[in-house]
Amino acid sequence: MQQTEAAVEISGLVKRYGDKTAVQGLDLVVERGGLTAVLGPNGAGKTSTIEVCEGYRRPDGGRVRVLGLDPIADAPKLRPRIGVMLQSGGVYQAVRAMEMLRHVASLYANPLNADELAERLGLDSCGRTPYRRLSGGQQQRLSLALAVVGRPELVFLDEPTAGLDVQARHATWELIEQLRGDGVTIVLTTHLLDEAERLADKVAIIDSGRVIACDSPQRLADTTREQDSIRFEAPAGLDLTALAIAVAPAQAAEPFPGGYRVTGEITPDTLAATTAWCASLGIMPRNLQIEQRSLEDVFLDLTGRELR
Ligand SMILES: Nc1ncnc2c1ncn2[C@@H]1O[C@H](COP(=O)(O)OP(=O)(O)OP(=O)(O)O)[C@@H](O)[C@H]1O
Repeated sequence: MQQTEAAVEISGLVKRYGDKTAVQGLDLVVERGGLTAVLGPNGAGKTSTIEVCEGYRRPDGGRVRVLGLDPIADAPKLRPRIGVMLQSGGVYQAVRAMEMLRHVASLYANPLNADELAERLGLDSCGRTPYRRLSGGQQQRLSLALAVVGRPELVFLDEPTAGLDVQARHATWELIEQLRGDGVTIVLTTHLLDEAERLADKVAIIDSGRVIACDSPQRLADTTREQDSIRFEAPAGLDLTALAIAVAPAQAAEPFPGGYRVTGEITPDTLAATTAWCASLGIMPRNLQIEQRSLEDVFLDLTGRELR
């Protein structure tokens, strides 16, 4: 059967809790394959949106289709095809880690090898430990393993690396990259921009219950390319007008004595003009740096807020 529909199609989604409207007319399409990172400040509506897609919450308005199906009405058909990693819970407290993983694997037709998966995620040493006695990071890695062991077509991961140590975070990233390489569609919420920059093919930025930007990390950063800058240090009080003429159409400034900044669309010619101007004065610029806009700058521009 050819599958042409998008992995996730959300249009005009509304989700309310009492008087509070957490999601207000949210539109998002996630194509099949690749990883979409959903970013947004606290309380933006990310988890509410994802939980509607997972069938855990009923929408108050709008339309949501996951693999072409209604997450609530078609749950029996959808559940075997998607993997869900919740921020917490969803696991029986007294069951040993490996028993749980092998049990869940046995429910699927073509599961991953549970022992290999546990080893990859560093869970092999705590396989006999009941869930409630696992550390927070181990519980999180087990939740990830449970979400992916059935070889789902689509996985929802809610902050999969929050609170993990560096080693566990890298193991998690490698597993996610492998899943993506295997053609699994991944939707991931995160507060970590480096995670989004490293993993995402597409980033959806959500603020106040709406998607305010959605594109590849590179294209999002490029939309504000005119804000890139070259910074360098040189003797204070050089002729800024001459520097501005040399680097035009970029602008030149000396925000503090001896600290120079060329701002605008920074091209190879702008850089060459800057260093040629220094050379014409017989000056060696110190600490010369090209600063490109990161996803973090874009996020700050769009939402006016830091991620946390
Ligand atoms: N069960 C609930 N009852 C009442 N209000 C809720 C409930 N769940 C979420 N909210 C509120 O809805 C808004 C959106 O919450 P949501 O958890 O979807 O945001 P989020 O973007 O995932 O936030 P975070 O980054 O903090 O996880 C918040 O103001 C939150 O307080």
